Amino acid sequence: MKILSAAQIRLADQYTIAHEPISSLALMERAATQCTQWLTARLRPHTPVWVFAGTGNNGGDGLAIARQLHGQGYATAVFVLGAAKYSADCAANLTQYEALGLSINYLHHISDFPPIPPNVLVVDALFGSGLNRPCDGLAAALIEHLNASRANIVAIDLPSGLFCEDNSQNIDENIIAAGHTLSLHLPKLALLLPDYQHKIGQMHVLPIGLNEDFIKNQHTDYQFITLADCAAMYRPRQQFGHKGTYGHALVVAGSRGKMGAAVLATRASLRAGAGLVSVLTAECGYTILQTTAPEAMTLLNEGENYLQGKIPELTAYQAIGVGCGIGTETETAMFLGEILGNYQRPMVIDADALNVLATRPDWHGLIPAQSILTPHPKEFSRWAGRWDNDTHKLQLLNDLSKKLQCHIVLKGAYTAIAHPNGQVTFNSTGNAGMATGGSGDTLTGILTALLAQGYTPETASILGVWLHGFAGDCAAAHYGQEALIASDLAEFLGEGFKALGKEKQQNSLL
Ligand SMILES: NC(=O)C1=CN([C@@H]2O[C@H](COP(=O)(O)OP(=O)(O)OC[C@H]3O[C@@H](n4cnc5c(N)ncnc54)[C@H](OP(=O)(O)O)[C@@H]3O)[C@@H](O)[C@H]2O)[C@@H](O)CC1
Ligand SMILES: [K+]
Repeated sequence: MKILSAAQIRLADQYTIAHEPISSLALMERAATQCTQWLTARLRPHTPVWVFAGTGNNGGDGLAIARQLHGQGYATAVFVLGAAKYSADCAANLTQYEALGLSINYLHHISDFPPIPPNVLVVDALFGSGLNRPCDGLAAALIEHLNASRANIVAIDLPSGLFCEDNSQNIDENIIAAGHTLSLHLPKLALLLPDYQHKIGQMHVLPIGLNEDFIKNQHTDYQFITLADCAAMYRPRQQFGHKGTYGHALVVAGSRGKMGAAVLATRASLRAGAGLVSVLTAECGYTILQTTAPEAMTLLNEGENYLQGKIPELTAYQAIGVGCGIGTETETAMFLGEILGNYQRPMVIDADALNVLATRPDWHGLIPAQSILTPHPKEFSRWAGRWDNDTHKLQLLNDLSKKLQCHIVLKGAYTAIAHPNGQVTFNSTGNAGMATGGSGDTLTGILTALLAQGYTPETASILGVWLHGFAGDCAAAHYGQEALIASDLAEFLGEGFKALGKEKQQNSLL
């Protein structure tokens, strides 16, 4: 799914109106209907709904929602920013609301703001994608007033005051803090970045029937990856496939006290479909690996507690995943350098391998092009330095990806994957339960297995991150987010592959 800019969304709106064809007022009604349906599926029957509407089409959406909710028996109240001029569709909705004999409260001064009881649901329809400057004056005061209430806030399209893309110059207090944001048709870039998560709450993308052909032809550097996107990339097992068909993955992981990382990565590689998995670990991990991952072959290393010394022959492996729990001892760093110097295919580089490499820029040239690096923000900062805000961070991510010619998976909510061609993919799966030790080791195992199976590094990075999050969502549904532990992720990977298979089959029915 594409992530378009505010300007492109406006064009998609216009194109849909002209080519469907549909009147702009009917398109607004369609958008409002989607929001109303989302709300009524969750609202308690007696919850009053107070809609705060602005002067443009976001306000028009809010007014149409209020009218529709009133029609379904909900107690609604409408408050509109007083202005000399309203957009045509907003004005039409003001008229329609009043035509039902309902009154509209116009807000001209702070003294007009109503006290907000905690039991009401506030619908924020002040500003959407048409915001053209940071909020100030009466609008900013109203936003602060709403934020200070204890009411639940549902934002239509965007939390009012938040720009679609760049918020680096925005003022935090003057942005609505919503519990839920209903993004119309497509997600917006700002909704996927951590800086403003306290303003967005949970994001939900509601389809409103914008013209898909037009969207398909728009250029954007940002994608939001969905089940349908991943199903198109997924290659089901072949009937006549054998273990050689699906590649041999090598997991280089573990040291004394961190052998769990090797176990998690290895088990994830096995569950993610590699034909064969070998694990190269320190001597002290031999029995552990043979016991916990009997399907994998364990290679011996001369290091008792951590990897060191001579590296094995690497040509047999279609992919290598290196770094989970290896530590940063000098001998291990040298061992890592040997691996990098002797392996030319794209590999997966994680955790301690990233930490070692962050301190050795002279080795960056050894990283095979198209490799996948999987830092969490702290690891990324060791490579890229500090960032001022998320816009700056995205820039640094792109710069590093281009410089190394590697795919960089910046882990977090809506994990961002920067590709060397300048594209950034945001993931749609996963949950806060996955913020637990070992979750990253599992991802490394998955990515290594996908590379071994012959997926391109770009596809492997996207599919692997999606599968990891999907498994996390299944595990959270089963155990609850707090109780989720990293070993659960591998156990639920099969659900992800099944979902991909089902989606793919549905799309290819004869
Ligand atoms: N995409 C789609 O397909 C569809 C989109 N739809 C909806 O349309 C929304 C976009 O509508 P929009 O373009 O009318 O802009 P919107 O966000 O209502 O605000 C613009 C108004 O606010 C004003 N203004 C701006 N900044 C300000 C500030 N800081 N402080 C004060 N005022 C400020 C600006 O006036 P100005 O003062 O600049 O003259 C203007 O009047 C979109 O988010 C979605 O909800 C659906 O209806 C149907 C399908
Ligand atoms: K809004």
